[in-house]
Amino acid sequence: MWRRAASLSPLLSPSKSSLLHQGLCRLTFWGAFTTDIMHPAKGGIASKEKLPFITFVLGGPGSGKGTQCAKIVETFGYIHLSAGDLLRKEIASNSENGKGKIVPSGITVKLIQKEIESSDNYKFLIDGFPRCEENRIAFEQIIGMEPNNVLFFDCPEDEMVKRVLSRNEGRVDDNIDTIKKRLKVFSALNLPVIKHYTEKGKVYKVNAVGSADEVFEQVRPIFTEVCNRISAGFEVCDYNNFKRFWMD
Ligand SMILES: Nc1ncnc2c1ncn2[C@@H]1O[C@H](COP(=O)(O)OP(=O)(O)O)[C@@H](O)[C@H]1O
Ligand SMILES: O=c1ccn([C@@H]2O[C@H](COP(=O)(O)OP(=O)(O)O)[C@@H](O)[C@H]2O)c(=O)[nH]1
Ligand SMILES: [Mg+2]
Repeated sequence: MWRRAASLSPLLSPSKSSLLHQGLCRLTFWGAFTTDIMHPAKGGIASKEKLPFITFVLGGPGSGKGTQCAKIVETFGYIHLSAGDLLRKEIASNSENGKGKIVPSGITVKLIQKEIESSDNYKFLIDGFPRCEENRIAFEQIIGMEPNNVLFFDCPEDEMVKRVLSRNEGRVDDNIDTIKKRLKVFSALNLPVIKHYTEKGKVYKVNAVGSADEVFEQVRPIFTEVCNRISAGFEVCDYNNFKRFWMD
């Protein structure tokens, strides 16, 4: 069963230099009461009809993030951004960013930002990111906001190992040695990020054991509730957040 730690209140990060700030400064007092942002400066995230509604999808390697994201896309019309896929594409394109070195957070965030800015949707699943505190902080500084919520697939290690070893996607990192390293990274670096958002009441924790359809039956009511809150106008624009953000 899934549970959410506390009520959700998407807080915009107070950092004034953020992209959103440049855009939102144009927000009129009246605009703060509506769910649609006035069309501010050209380009950038804030020039879209609405603020991006962002869900981080986290969990260990093989916990089922990609599989469940595909089902959420199909059922609820989100855009699925897999940070791992974006990085693999970079490496394949042999760009400066991907030549075998460990990509710094800022570059991963910019890959994600580019996808958000070029999409005509405003609901995004960011799959497999952030993977550490440094990732999380870079996202907040560059994008200028926190995620609206976080979906965490909780899966026992032996089940994750079994699934990754039978995942025949031709990935060079799907072997027993690398999976063990990735599991160590997950518990050392990813779990503190999940703890951070749990303390902010933003995490929906889902038991990832069971068939993909059984797991999705836990995911479905979460997104039904979230979609209801978005259409009620609460999630995309919370006046108090904007007032604090706008008046500071
Ligand atoms: N609930 C499940 N039960 C069994 N196998 C699953 C389940 N969910 C996903 N898989 C399979 O396990 C592998 C890893 O799933 P994936 O969605 O890629 O996980 P992640 O993106 O978290 O690494 C894939 O081969 C996928 O088909
Ligand atoms: O923001 C990210 C996302 C992924 N990765 C790297 O890309 C690999 C594959 O990530 P992906 O999410 O595709 O793996 P999965 O959890 O789906 O097996 C990870 O092990 C990381 O080493 C990274 O460095 N930063
Ligand atoms: Mg994946």
